[in-house]
Amino acid sequence: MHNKQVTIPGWLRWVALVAVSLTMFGSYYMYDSVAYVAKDFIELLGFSQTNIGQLYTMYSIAAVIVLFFSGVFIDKYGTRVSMVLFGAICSLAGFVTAFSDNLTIILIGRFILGFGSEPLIVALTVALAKWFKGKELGFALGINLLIGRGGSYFVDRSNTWASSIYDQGWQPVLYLAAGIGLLCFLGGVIYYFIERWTQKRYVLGKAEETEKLDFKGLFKYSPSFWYVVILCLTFYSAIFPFRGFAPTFYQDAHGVSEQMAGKLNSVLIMATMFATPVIGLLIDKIGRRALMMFIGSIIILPVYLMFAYGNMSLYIPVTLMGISFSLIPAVMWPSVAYIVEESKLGTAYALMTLLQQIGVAAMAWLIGVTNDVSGASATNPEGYIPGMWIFSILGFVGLLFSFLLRRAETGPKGHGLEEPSGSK
Ligand SMILES: C[C@H](NC(=O)[C@@H](N)CCCCN)C(=O)O
Repeated sequence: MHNKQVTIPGWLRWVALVAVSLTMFGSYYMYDSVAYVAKDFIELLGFSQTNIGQLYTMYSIAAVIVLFFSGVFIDKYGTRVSMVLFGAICSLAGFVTAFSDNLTIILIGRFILGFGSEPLIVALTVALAKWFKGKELGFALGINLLIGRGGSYFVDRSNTWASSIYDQGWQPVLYLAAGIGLLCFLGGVIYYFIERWTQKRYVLGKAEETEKLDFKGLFKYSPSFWYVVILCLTFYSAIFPFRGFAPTFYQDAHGVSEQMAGKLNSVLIMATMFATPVIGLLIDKIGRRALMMFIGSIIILPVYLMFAYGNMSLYIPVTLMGISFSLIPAVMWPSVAYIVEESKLGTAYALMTLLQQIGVAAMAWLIGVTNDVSGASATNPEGYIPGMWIFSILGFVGLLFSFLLRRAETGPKGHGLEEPSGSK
């Protein structure tokens, strides 16, 4: 077909967004699903807390490895092939994780998930850039994250809406996750046909950059970029591993039921699902990005010590964490586009995600070991306190770097982080 139309109908772009977001939903659901069988793993299969941490560490190690070449792969084979391939790897991971009670097999399942999920997220970001660049890209990415976090919310509430499956033990719960994880493949296949159909009829934009790594330019980034990257590392290392241990921690240390533990985790996610896009819109209007990251870092600082020592309702620290988990990601990821020139943006995001995953891998393992060494359990809830201190120290380092960022950005060499959108 020779005469391709230039303007893609709006509805088609939103249909593509839904297909892409289905994969994100499935991937986030599977990532968080193991947190809800962790207690069974410990009590029925004899796994240690270190092993629970390793479930997340394996995901992150695979992510670090695959991020080195996924950008080049996506460039070469295109987004639609990449979405199907990485979506299929994610879906496979769910079944590998579920089918055996052998720790090594379960860890291999988590490795496969990381190997599929993180390049899938890169591929879908590139795909959305093709459809929405020059239109509503920020909003589309916000909706995509909202739907992805919907997957986290859905799994947090699964011991309520799928209580009959939970009654049958850990394996049906993981098969349920694997079933929902099929959305990764399904969404990828739907997206494949949408993109192919569209490319025959319309001029579909080409995303300029994929997230591939080019170490040559590494040392040319400004100090502000590194402050953001360190904040990203410390922040997510204090959030993702905590969420992994949280259901067991809430039950062991605070005596809440399994359902209540899921509800507490879900409140955190629900808050972020709606606050993140709203904060994104607000920040576009008022700027003050470095200030917002600094405020987000202050808010999260006391949270883990409240969990460790406080007698207040658990909703208080959970809500504070929810505010921080909305504020920092909503501001941090778009801020990179102000600091780094467009031609290096792909590398910058890949590098940031890679270091984030190294932090998450190390911290998930460290917290598990710490919990084991200090004998954390329902009969020894104090054993969780050292882990909470480690999270707090991370929070303090994050606060320090958000302060340095704010100082740099209010000085003469600022990159416009504190200005509204469009005034850069
Ligand atoms: C945007 C950010 N996502 C990530 O950091 C992903 N690299 C890892 C997602 C892991 C599964 N929840 C976020 O979710 O805030």
